[in-house]
Amino acid sequence: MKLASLAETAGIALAVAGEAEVTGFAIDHRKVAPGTVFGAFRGARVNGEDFTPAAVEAGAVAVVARPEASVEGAVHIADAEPRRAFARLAAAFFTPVPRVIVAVTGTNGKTSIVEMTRQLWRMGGERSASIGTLGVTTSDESVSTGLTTPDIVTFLSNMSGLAREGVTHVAYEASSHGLDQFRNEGVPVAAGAFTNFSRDHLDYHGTMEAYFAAKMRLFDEVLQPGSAAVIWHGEDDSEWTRKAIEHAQERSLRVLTVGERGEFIRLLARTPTQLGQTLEIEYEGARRTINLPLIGAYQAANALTACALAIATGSPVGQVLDSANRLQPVRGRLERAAITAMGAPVYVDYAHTPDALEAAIAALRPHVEGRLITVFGAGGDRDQGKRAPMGAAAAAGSDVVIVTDDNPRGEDAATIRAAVLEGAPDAIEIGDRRAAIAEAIRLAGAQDIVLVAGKGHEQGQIIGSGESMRILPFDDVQVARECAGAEVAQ
Ligand SMILES: CC(=O)N[C@H]1[C@@H](OP(=O)(O)OP(=O)(O)OC[C@H]2O[C@@H](n3ccc(=O)[nH]c3=O)[C@H](O)[C@@H]2O)O[C@H](CO)[C@@H](O)[C@@H]1O[C@H](C)C(=O)N[C@@H](C)C(=O)N[C@H](CCC(=O)O)C(=O)O
Ligand SMILES: Nc1ncnc2c1ncn2[C@@H]1O[C@H](COP(=O)(O)OP(=O)(O)OP(=O)(O)O)[C@@H](O)[C@H]1O
Ligand SMILES: N[C@H](CCC[C@H](N)C(=O)O)C(=O)O
Ligand SMILES: [Mg+2]
Repeated sequence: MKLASLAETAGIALAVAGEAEVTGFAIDHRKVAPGTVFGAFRGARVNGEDFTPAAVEAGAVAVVARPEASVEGAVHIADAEPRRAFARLAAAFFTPVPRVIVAVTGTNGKTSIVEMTRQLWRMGGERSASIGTLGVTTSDESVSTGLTTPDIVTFLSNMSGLAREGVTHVAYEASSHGLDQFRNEGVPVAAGAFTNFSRDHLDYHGTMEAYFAAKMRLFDEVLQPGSAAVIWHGEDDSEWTRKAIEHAQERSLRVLTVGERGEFIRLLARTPTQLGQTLEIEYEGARRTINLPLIGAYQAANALTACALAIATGSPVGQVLDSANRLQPVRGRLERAAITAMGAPVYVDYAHTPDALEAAIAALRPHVEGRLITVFGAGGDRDQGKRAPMGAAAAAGSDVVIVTDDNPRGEDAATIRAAVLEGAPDAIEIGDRRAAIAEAIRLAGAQDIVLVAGKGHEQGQIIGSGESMRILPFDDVQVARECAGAEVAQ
């Protein structure tokens, strides 16, 4: 494809003829081959503009960079927001893409919702996929990508790869980092969802307002004009929910609210059952019942949001609501990993914010007859201000709290635990995560429940950073099984 025709499709004016043939796109100079368009971005660690000469040397035909950057030997596509211009240009190259694409943002619930939406579509007979923290998932396989949104080139090439395999429906997770860095956009998005908003990632965004603004790029810019904005509007009626509704209204999107205060799908009642819950809902004036085979208010919220996304993009209502009765658990989200020798269930959950811990604990509470024993830690090189509130949330809802390690990365693990313990002064401290899980299982009696939070589906413990970073294999589900098994063996 000629550079000129890509630029025209992307609506980008070129100062030169643009006769060069484009063979690919790269944001890392080490991935540049002859014919590549290189995106030179200023990053958190280094300035990508410094690698422009090396990219040109390797055969880059064009460089997307700020107007003030220096580019010699290739076409300089100058834009004050080079990441956005690059995303548009690359989107013109990576085609075709699946016919129906939806995106989900919010602090918690994104992975769950994209995965549930994929399942609902599939049960309706569509070839569907989800992209997010769990990787790229289709009905055949799940391929991990390492990050929720690795980079714009991987994102777009995954989209067109899926379309070429025959996938027609994709739900993707739009993280705040991804939205802020324009690394999950460029494709036509037919509907977007906003789940909820609470403290996380302030190390990166600085303030709650900046964090929210990053998420709102989904409604303000990424969604196609006239598309649907599905917004969770729960009992708590948070100010952020109302702000999200305003953003969607300002852009004249089709606002579809879901939840206890929702107008599109209203949640009238929720009754926990032994292995799930019954949801009474109202849709277009009629009452309906869903027997959701998953526990917890948060999973009900995610399932209903997924239903709204599927309905908003044309799936028949009856079929979607019926399929919700058969939703499969999402990996690492309130996953029942083991039953101890005493008979206590051990749940693994990905809660790594104060709000998520509260939600995971609230989900298990109705099922606890004895004590709830919570094991968790906080990640290193991440928002430090969330640590004490996480401790407080765990302490408020649990009978026993064990504070342990969760990906210390470049920080001192004991210092992280100390920050968590400020919010949970009565907690037991056991740094080694396996020992902590083993102790929780040892303490649990027949009526108790163990919650192991923070790592969910993760397969490793990240220790160190930069050159000395190591990932030690660690899987909460497997370790819980091993510890429960060891109990049985004793
Ligand atoms: C803080 C952050 O988000 N950083 C991400 C960002 O890096 P950056 O743009 O700041 O990159 P940089 O390393 O400073 O380099 C600047 C530029 O120079 C280029 N470069 C660099 C070195 C070189 O030799 N040659 C070269 O060309 C780089 O490719 C880059 O374009 O863009 C990179 C590629 O797009 C990401 O890999 C990287 O994620 C880092 C590893 C990360 O840990 N990110 C986490 C916080 C994250 O993004 N998480 C969210 C999920 C959060 C959630 O949902 O809760 C996610 O979406 O995954
Ligand atoms: N709707 C919700 N409301 C409150 N808490 C939730 C909700 N959905 C999920 N959670 C909590 O957040 C955890 C992570 O859920 P999930 O992976 O779906 O979210 P995410 O937004 O993709 O997270 P991340 O930002 O890490 O990618 C769950 O294990 C649960 O503890
Ligand atoms: N997407 C989240 C995942 C956090 C998971 C937790 N195990 C941690 O390491 O803090 C992040 O990168 O902040
Ligand atoms: Mg996620």
